[in-house]
Amino acid sequence: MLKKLSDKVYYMPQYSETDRPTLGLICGENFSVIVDSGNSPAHARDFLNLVEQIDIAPVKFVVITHWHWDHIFGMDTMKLLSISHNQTKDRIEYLKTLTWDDASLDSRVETGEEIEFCSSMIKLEMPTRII
Ligand SMILES: O=c1ccn([C@@H]2O[C@H](COP(=O)(O)O)[C@@H](O)[C@H]2O)c(=O)[nH]1
Repeated sequence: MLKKLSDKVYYMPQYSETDRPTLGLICGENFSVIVDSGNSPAHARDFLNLVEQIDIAPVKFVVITHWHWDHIFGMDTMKLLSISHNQTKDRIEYLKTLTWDDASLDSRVETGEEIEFCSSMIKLEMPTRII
């Protein structure tokens, strides 16, 4: 169930066990906008399923607040035009060059590029993953 903040603003609360952040929905007269795409395809689908249950103008965009994995790994699944700051876009482009299998995550934790918390949450949220 989506939580309703006002007639125009809804959200799905965060779920800390697998580091799923809050996702938002802002509903306009002509179109609606999602805020952040979720930390996995499953997270994005769960949110989209809830959005489909309410009577709102069609969702046209997803606004990405920042580049952290937990806000962007649902982007492909949402299949929406995305809006972000240029620096966020650049960072996402870099993340797309990385591999996300367990060994690659472990290696980036070892070098300090990734933090252990993110690595373990990615493994928990997406035991098998194609990102
Ligand atoms: O280096 C980092 C540090 C944190 N994260 C992720 O960000 C969240 C906390 O910040 P949010 O503003 O809620 O994204 C944390 O749970 C990590 O998943 C990161 O990706 N990289």
